[in-house]
Amino acid sequence: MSGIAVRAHPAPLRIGTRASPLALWQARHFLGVVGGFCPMLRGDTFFEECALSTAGDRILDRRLAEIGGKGLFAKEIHEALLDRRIDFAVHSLKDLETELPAGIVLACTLRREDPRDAIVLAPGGRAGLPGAPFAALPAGAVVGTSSVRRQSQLLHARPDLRVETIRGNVQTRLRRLAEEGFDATMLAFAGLKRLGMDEVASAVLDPEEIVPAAGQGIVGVTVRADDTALLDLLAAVEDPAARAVATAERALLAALDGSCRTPIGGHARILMDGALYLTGLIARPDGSFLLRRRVSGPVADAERIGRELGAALRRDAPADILA
Ligand SMILES: NCc1[nH]cc(CCC(=O)O)c1CC(=O)O
Repeated sequence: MSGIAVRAHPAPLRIGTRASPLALWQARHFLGVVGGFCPMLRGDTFFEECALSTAGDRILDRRLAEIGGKGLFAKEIHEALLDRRIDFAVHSLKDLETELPAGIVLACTLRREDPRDAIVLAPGGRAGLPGAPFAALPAGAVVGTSSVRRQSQLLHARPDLRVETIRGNVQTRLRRLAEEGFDATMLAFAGLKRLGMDEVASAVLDPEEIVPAAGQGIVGVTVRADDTALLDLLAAVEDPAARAVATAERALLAALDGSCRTPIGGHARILMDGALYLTGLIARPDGSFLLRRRVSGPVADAERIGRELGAALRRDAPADILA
């Protein structure tokens, strides 16, 4: 049914992504999911890839927080959608702002890949500190990350560590790790897995202790809000569990309304009894304050659970954090 609807769309359908290897992998993975759902949409006949360079990819010498934050990975892609240069876009959900531009909607979320953060040690590095939080990391280690969320959790647990900025896509960061004197870096395990590099991870961290970014490990697809043919198709390939956890995590993030300088984490999972269990984190970038709180409730209330946990964290965080 949806396959027929989508055939009425002018062909080929143009799929937009960032120009990174991970983004291209995710776009092809998405096409595989669509093809599995609707065999007539398999192959290249109906789709054309359009890799777009975003400000977040081009500006690599500064922290995201300094150059304007998360929207930077998606702005050019939203513009291409609204200008009809592409028909839909495949994103890492964690790089997609919670409030999308008018006329663009999150049409589907795919099944979540592993949402955890991982520690990658530089080749030939020193041994870790047994028993310590982040036990893989040696005493005084220099950790390369440009994420204030990762930085705050590292420094809170291990004040002996030093955090330095490192940017670029996953491959670039792994190369720079070896070349530039870092002892370790922290990356999304999902990205490593998708690129077939999960064996470089020395440790994978419990997401209820070291809280990942909202949406980490989930691929999200955006379309123009009035494109009913594509909305129908994408609703059919949606993973409802990924939608529920993404809704809770993104509602938490939106309620905190932090700048990208505010360390915020959110991680939801669905328990065996069907309840949604949400962990939220807010911290000061230097790790001198860190608040983590957990709540659960019915999956159908994902949005409200996220909003309320966000409001509670906001109430209990010191004023300077969300100033
Ligand atoms: N911020 C960059 C980014 N966006 C998505 C991923 C990994 C894949 C994912 O979380 O879906 C990464 C790399 C990282 O954080 O290490």
